[in-house]
Amino acid sequence: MPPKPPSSSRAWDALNPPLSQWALDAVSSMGFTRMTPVQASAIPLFMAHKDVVVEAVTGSGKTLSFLMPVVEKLLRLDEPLKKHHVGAIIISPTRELASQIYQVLLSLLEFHPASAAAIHPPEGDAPRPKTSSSTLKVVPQLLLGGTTTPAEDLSSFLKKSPNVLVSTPGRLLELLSSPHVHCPQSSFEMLVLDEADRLLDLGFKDDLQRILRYLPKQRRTGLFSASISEAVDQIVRVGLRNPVKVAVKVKGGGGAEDKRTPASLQMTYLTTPPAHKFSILKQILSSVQPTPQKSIFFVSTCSSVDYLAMILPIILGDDFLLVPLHGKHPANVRQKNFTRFTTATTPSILLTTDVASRGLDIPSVDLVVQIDPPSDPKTFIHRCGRAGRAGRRGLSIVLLHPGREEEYVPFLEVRKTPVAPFSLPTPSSDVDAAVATQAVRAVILKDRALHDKANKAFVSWLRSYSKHQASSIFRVPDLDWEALGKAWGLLRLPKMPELRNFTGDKTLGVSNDWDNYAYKDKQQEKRRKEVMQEIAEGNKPDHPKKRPAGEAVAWSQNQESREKKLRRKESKKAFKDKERWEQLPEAEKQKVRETEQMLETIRAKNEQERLERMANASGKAGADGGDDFEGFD
Ligand SMILES: Nc1ncnc2c1ncn2[C@@H]1O[C@H](COP(=O)(O)OP(=O)(O)OP(=O)(O)O)[C@@H](O)[C@H]1O
Repeated sequence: MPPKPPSSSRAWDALNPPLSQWALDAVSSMGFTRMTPVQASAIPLFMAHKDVVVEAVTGSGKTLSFLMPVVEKLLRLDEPLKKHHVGAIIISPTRELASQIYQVLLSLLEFHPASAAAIHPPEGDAPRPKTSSSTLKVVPQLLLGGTTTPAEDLSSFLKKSPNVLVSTPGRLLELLSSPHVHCPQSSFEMLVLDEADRLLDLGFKDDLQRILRYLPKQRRTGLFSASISEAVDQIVRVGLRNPVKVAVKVKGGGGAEDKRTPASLQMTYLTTPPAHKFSILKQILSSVQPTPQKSIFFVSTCSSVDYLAMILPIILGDDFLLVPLHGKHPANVRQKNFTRFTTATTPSILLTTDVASRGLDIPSVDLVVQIDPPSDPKTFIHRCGRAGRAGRRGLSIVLLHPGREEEYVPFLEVRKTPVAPFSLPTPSSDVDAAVATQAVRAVILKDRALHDKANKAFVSWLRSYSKHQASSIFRVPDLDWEALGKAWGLLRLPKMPELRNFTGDKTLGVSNDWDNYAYKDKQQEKRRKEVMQEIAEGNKPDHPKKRPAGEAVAWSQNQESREKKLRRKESKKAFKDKERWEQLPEAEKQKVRETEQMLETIRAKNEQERLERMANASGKAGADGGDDFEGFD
């Protein structure tokens, strides 16, 4: 490990090799008077042709630690990269994080005139700034699943010839498999894995291995994360050569051990009776002073987000804007909701899963509440680290049930992430919890669909609970079912194998007229009544999905109108595409035809490989099938 630089050597102009003048201007304009410790250690090493493995606490400036060397390196080549040759690739596990890295890169390149000119070509007749083809510049491209098609990515690559790619793994793989995209030994400089331990997890293993096959072995590789030491065994898989490890820890102070979380972040836990699981959130929000402007609430599953987005406003009132975000939202909803949260000017809460646990830099987040502790312990510091970034004050609270779950506190201590008790001015009360339950139930009783949603969320939450890696602390048999059912506002406990031996009150004290408990949606209600009728007549009702087309009225009608809408949309798009197509010169048309053909081959190949992978994996899938725990893309 290199010695920690003294703070005097953290001046940007003290770096060796030195930064270019435009880069010094950039950091000074951004208001960064000196480097953070991780930047002072990692930038010179990565620039000096070393492979690096960098671990530093959340919010400590790792992004510039790799962007600066990437950019400086490409701008110091002897000659510009050839057309369609890539010089550097940055991979991140989520779309939101890839977009953020891309935005930081763009803002850096604004200070480099040739790159800025290439990124923003003048519109119409405006004069082009004088840069020749021999001018070195950095042109980045962002690749994300969901927002563009692989064909659009390739076409934009061919048109703009970017030399840096910022991407999530899946989309990158699609682009790299095109024969038009080159990463040759002679010009490929750097590969960066941000949140590297996550990218080295099993879920990304195959994609990553396939990506590496497209890259030259002789390259510089940088791994960055706040929890990279969790992945030491896997690092070898990325083919690093004598990597230098940079580890920046936070001094515990007063003789205490070093910590793995920022000094400006207050790390706490709150022991919460299961029945108070959600009602306590109101008390937390009103006890934190000043009122948190931006908070992030983490839960374990997508269904929980969907359900809680509905019931938390009932409990919290309307002082806070609640914005849901999870990986199963369509790409446009995900983007819209994320922007709604980041741009909100009133107190707001992002209700989310682990899709938002890593890397996101929203400086004004002052409070993080982990309503459900994470299944994977290494996620803990990343979730907390959405607050208290870059020296700002932040507060993190994890909710724990009394009893065995409190063993999570010494468990965290051992992992150098100590948490102190969070104290409320007045203890949480059973009365408040009961009032919250009644208010939620009153809403659920108005529409049976909400009851279905509640059940789905509860079951998915339980499944995720049963998969905690710290399984001796989070144990399903220890759960207090009745209290939890009430906290979730359930009208009865769902049928679950875990409840087979449960002898308590499954009705949760609710007497409901289940036969007349109706769906608000008329078609759905009609279908329910048909099923009831069939049961009354002694017939076993068919599952709607298994019925012959045409019989399942509600579903098929929905389907038909969806298809109609899709056809209308497609024909509109086809009309516009045709217009554009006719205006293209023949040579361009030929290029597009070739590209389409090639994409088709790649798609078929990828699909084949995907099917093979699925066939190989199906034997191992086991209990994970059909779950809605948050994944990354
Ligand atoms: N030298 C600097 N001085 C002051 N602020 C900085 C400096 N470098 C970066 N920052 C700011 O610090 C914040 C956190 O930076 P960044 O997102 O790179 O952290 P990170 O270490 O990658 O965090 P995470 O582990 O959560 O991904 C950003 O808002 C960034 O603008």
